[in-house]
Amino acid sequence: MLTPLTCSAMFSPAQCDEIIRYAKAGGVQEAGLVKGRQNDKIRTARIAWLDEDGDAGWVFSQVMATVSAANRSHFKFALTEFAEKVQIAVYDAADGSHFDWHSDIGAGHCAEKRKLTLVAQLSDPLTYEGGRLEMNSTGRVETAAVCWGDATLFPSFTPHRVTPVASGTRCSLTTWVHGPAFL
Ligand SMILES: O=C(O)CCC(=O)C(=O)O
Ligand SMILES: [Fe+2]
Repeated sequence: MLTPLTCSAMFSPAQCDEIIRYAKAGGVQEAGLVKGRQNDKIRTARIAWLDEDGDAGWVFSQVMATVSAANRSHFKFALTEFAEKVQIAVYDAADGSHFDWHSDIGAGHCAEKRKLTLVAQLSDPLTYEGGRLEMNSTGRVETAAVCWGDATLFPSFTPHRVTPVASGTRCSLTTWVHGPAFL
């Protein structure tokens, strides 16, 4: 199916906090767009990439388990690899952080092979306002689950955005699964 799928409680609140700690310890940088272009009108957030070979290995195992179950039951895509690291994004109200409408498939070496996007909500929804992940897969805008630790998966071509964070800080985990291009 091509519609988004919610996976409730992919991570526990304690696991979410641990993932944010890894990202902060590894350092966060200004986020670029597909192919490293930067445009503040489209995206303002800071990002870090998790190193799966270190302490964060368990995050990757959990991502793989969630993706394989979701793909078996719902998407049924031909998927062959995780060609990119797991991304942690930090959206701060202080910088008006947001990410405007976009698709995750682009011209880059990895971006052109993206098929499935997974976004997990790493922040307690009581600690920030705004920062909603919205998707438009059917001509109608749908808001992704905001519960702490919930994940939303969708085909990477689906237009989506993150609305501006109005107060507080929202952290998310995003990863992509790759395979032969959609025909
Ligand atoms: O942070 C999010 O909710 C989505 C991030 C996103 O769309 C991306 O990195 O391509
Ligand atoms: Fe995206």
